[in-house]
Amino acid sequence: MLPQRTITIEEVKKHNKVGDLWIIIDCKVFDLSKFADLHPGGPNVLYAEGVAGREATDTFFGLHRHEVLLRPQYARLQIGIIEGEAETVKVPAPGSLSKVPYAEPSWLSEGYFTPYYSNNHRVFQKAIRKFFQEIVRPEAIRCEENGKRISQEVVDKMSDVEIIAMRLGPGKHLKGRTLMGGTVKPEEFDYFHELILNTELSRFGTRGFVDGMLNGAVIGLPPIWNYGSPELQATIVPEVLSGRKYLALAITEAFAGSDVSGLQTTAVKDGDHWIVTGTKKWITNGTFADYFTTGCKTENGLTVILIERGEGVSTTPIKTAYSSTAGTAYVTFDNVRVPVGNTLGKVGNGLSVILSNFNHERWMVTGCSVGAQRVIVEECLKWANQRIVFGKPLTSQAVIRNKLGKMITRIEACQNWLETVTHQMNNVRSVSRVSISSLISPILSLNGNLPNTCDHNR
Ligand code: HEM
Repeated sequence: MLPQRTITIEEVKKHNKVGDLWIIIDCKVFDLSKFADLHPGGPNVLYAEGVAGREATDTFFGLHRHEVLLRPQYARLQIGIIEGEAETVKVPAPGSLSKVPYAEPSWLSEGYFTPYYSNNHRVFQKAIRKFFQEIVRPEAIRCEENGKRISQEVVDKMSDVEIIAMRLGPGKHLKGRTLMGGTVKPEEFDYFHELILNTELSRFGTRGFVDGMLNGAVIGLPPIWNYGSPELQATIVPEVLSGRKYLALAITEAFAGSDVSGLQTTAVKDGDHWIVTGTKKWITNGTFADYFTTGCKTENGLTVILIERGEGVSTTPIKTAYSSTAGTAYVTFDNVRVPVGNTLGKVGNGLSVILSNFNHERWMVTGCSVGAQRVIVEECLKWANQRIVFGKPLTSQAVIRNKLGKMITRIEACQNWLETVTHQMNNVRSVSRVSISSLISPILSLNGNLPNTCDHNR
C-alpha cells in the first residue's frame, strides 16, 4: 500500500454529508462519498450522527468482519490515517498461527505436548501455510468467485515445491524430489506431513477450489501406480506430478453413485483395444482433465481403464452447489478406442482397484474437513466476541457458549481420532497405498463420523 497521508480528526469532521462523506475506522480514514449509495447496508446508516465524519470503529466492528476492509474494492476507499495514531487490528503475518482458541490443533497451541509431531513437522507446517497464504489463497478466492479452473501459473508454482507429489502421500514417488524447498527429506516425509498438507489447504474457506486444486490426481493416480503397467506409469506419473497433465477419477454415474458395482459404462474388447461407451457424472476436475481413470463394466465384472481425452471423449460442466472452479463434469465416452495396455489391474478385478483407492481418499477428506472446521470455529469465536447484542457480546449468551462448546468438542474428538489413525498408517508394514487397507475399519468409522461442525443441532 502507498504511504498514507495523515489527517486530523477536525478535518474528518467537515466531511459529514451526502456527496462528501469520510469516516474513521481503527485510525484509518475512508472516503465513502461515492460508495455510500452502493453500501450493502444502505446509505442512511453511514450518514447517521456519530458515524458521518466521525470515529466509527466500534459501530463498524459490531456489524462487519475485519476482512471486509481488506477486500481490494474497499481497501482502496482508504485515503489516509489519523495523525499520531496506529492501527490496533492487525492482519496476521503470512504463515503465522492464529491466537484464537481452538483455531489451531493442540499440537500447534502453546503449552501443549504431542506424541506424534516432530520439530520437522512444525517447520513444514509453517512453510506450507506461508506458501498457501501467499501463492494459492489469492488464486483460490479469485477462482471460487469467477468459477475458472486453477491457472497453470499457480500449478507450476505448486509443482516447483512438489505439492502435487506430496498430496499423494509418502512413498517411492517422492524419491529424488526437493520437497518444499528441502524442508523435509523424501524418505522422512510421512503421513503426518501429508495430514498437515490436507488440513492447511482447506483453510482458505473455498470448498470448490480445494477440489479444483487437482484433487482428481490425488484420487485418480494411485490406481495407475499400483496397478498400471511399467510403461504406463513411466509416461503418466511424471506428467501428472509435474502438473503438465491433469487426471480425473471417473467412477460415478447417474445410474450408480455409491453402488459402484452397478456401473453401466461398458468396455468391449476389439483386438488390442477396448471400445468404451457410457457416461460418467460428478467427475471432479473432469472439465479440464487429460486422462480419466475409468470404472467400466466388462464381460466378467468390472475393470478399471485409463482413458485419454481424444476422439469420442467429451465433457460438459455440471452446475453444483459449490464453485465450478472444481471442474465438475458430465463425461461422455462414445465408442472410444483405448489400448488394452491401459488396463489397470486384472480384467474383472476392477472393484478391488476402486475400493483400494477409497481408504486413502477417505482419510484425506477427513483431514481437509478438520482443517476447514478449525476455520469455522475461529470465525464463530471471533464473531461471537465481536458482535454486540442486548448490550453485550454474543459470547455472554449461554445458548451461544453451548453451541460453541459442542462444536469444539466435536472437532477435538475428530482431530484426536484422526491422529491416532495417522499414527497407525505410519506404522503399518509398508507405506504403499495398498497396505493402509488393513486400516479400513478405523478409517471408515472416522470418515463416517466426521462431525459437521456447522450443524449445531446434532
Ligand atoms: C469502509 C466502510 C464500510 C464498508 C467497506 C462496508 C461494507 C459493507 C459490506 C461489504 C457489507 C455486507 C456484509 C459484509 O460483507 O459484512 C456491509 C453491511 C452492512 N454495513 Fe457496512 N461498510 C462500511 C461501513 C459501515 C458503517 C460505518 C456502518 C454503520 C453505521 C455500516 C453498517 C452496515 C450494516 C447495517 C450492514 C448490514 C449488516 C447485515 O446485513 O447484517 N457499514 N457493509
